[in-house]
Amino acid sequence: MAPMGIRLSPLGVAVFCLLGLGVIYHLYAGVISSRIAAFTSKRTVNLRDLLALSVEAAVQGGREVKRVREEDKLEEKTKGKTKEGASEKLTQGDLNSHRKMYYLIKNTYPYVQVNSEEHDETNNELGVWNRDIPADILKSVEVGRDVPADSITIWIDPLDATQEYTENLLKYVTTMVCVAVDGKPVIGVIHKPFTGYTAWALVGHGSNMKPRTTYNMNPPKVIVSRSHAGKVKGFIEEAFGNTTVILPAGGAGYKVLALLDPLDEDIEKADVYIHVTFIKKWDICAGNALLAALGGHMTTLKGEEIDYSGAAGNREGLLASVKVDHQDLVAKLPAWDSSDKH
Ligand SMILES: Nc1ncnc2c1ncn2[C@@H]1O[C@H](COP(=O)(O)O)[C@@H](OP(=O)(O)O)[C@H]1O
Ligand SMILES: [Mg+2]
Ligand SMILES: [Mg+2]
Ligand SMILES: [Mg+2]
Repeated sequence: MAPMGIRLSPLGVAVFCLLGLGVIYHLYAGVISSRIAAFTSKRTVNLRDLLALSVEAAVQGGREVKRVREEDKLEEKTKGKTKEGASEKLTQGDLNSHRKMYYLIKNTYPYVQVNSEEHDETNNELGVWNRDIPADILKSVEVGRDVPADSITIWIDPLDATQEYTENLLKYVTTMVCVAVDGKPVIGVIHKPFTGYTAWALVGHGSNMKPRTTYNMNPPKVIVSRSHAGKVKGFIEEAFGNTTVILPAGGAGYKVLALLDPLDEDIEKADVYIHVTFIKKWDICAGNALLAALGGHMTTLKGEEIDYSGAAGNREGLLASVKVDHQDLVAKLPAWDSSDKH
């Protein structure tokens, strides 16, 4: 009740309150934002948890990839063309898998950066991770390191080898998750939906994969892209000679598995993986993490490490190997200039 008969207008009171809040915000904005920043930067994520979640996401996405193929509901579209003019395909397998994988991770860790090859903001999935850690991970990784949430970038490829998926060449198809910390690949998961095979690694802790006992370098058997090859044949022959065996195969995930010793008999064996055209970080990060965990390397064709933060593109080519002198391989390659080739 206002004294002495003065009537307060509700609008006036509201305006007064808003002005008051504005003054308080102006005076304390710095304090408020630094408190929020302190709160978010204190968040950490455990890498063993993130490895188990990555495996679960790859498996759940893989189920969608398999189901769409079995029900023959690909609804194939094209997203555009690569710089070399190849059609970039998109199917319901890519999209359904993206929704499962992306939201499983995002619903569990909403404050972590997740970069997927595909996008679909309209159909959120409600799935949350059940926090189960598979026995083989518990056995290899006793305690996972906690890392600040804002140092993490997750790359997901909901369906690698979409081209081959549309051609029913299913052994090449994988789903992949990669976790980079400060731009370095530390967790890699490559899952094969049609055989149920899953390869995982946490750098510095372990992996369910191992390299083969021997690799031939005189000359090496080189695995390359079958649908985005560019001028890779001439490049390899210049490096290792005209008798080099070149093995064309689909999928960047598949080609990394071909360098290792997988129990899955559906995977061929190669000594080196080379790619000369443009490629994105969701295609290569998981393979890079697996190789790094096993003492191998995935670098640009100049032998430089790839930074898995920031923009998605890598236009410097790829050289992947394990158990051999990687810099020795780099030295054998012809001079590389991405600008004059692509
Ligand atoms: N020149 C290029 N431009 C864009 N993407 C490329 C590319 N070369 C390869 N890729 C992508 O890298 C993955 C492996 O390619 P490849 O089978 O030719 O080795 C595929 O991923 P997706 O199937 O996830 O799109 C493919 O689209
Ligand atoms: Mg694609
Ligand atoms: Mg891919
Ligand atoms: Mg893909």
